[in-house]
Amino acid sequence: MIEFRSVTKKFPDGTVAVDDFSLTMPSHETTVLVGSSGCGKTTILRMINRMVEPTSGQILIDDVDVSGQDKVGLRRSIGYVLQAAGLLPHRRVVDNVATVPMLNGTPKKDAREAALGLLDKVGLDRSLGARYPRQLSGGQQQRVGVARALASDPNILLMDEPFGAVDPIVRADLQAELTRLQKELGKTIVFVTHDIDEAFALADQVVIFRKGGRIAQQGTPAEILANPADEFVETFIGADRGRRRLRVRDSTEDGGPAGGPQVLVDGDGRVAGVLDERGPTR
Ligand SMILES: Nc1ncnc2c1ncn2[C@@H]1O[C@H](COP(=O)(O)OP(=O)(O)OP(=O)(O)O)[C@@H](O)[C@H]1O
Repeated sequence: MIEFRSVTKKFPDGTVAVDDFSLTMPSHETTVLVGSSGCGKTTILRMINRMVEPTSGQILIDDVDVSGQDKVGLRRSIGYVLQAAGLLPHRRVVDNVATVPMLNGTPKKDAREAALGLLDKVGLDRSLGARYPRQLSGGQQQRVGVARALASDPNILLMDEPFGAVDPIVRADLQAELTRLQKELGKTIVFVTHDIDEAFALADQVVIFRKGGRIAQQGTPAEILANPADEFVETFIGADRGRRRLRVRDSTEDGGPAGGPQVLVDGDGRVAGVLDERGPTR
């Protein structure tokens, strides 16, 4: 798991991007950080792999402080997916995916073979491996970005607005693909987005930030939807606009046995989560 303990980041120009931030991101789960521009989400993400160093506080991965770890080794051991996919334009797709394993000493032939397998995994035809990134659509490039991040088989995947630049239909496809992959792989994913619907679609844990980088609420999608902490969260999740009239759909409505899990659905019939019998916690 990843743990932030009272982390503050003040940039040299005096900007405090993150102020006394504490959070646990559990192993094998997807934590989605969501909030308006400038609230410090990217800075938080980049402190996990030491692309940004905190001014104070600690970040631990499985109880080990990252500040004592070799930066290069740490970065290569953590997958990172960016909005623009961040692919190397002059290298073929297959070589983009194979880059990190090769840097880690995997022979080229093996790394390429594994890269082709990863293209399968993210739903791309192997023949696209021979192309250059500019010869792919935006959605395909994002899939390559995900394949590349998975190439060194990291336990942790950091994803910074990875699907922000593609159209809504492709975006929904990519979200579904990530959900499928995550079921299979069980990585610890930290995902940054502006889009609350994307957050609810992907997250085990959602962390909503208010302006200034403070946590407004954290919890499962169902907990937040059922019990928004305050007016800010209500507005942010659209509850005030009637988009989120939630109701419990009993398992028997789906033809399931009586007494199965109760599913929470919104006004459009979209599944928002499963009702926890222990009740919402904050
Ligand atoms: N290198 C830097 N020097 C000074 N200020 C910075 C630097 N990087 C980020 N900031 C500032 O820190 C704050 C948080 O930035 P950050 O990129 O973490 O926000 P964000 O929530 O990810 O925003 P967005 O959603 O727009 O990407 C912003 O006010 C930003 O201007």
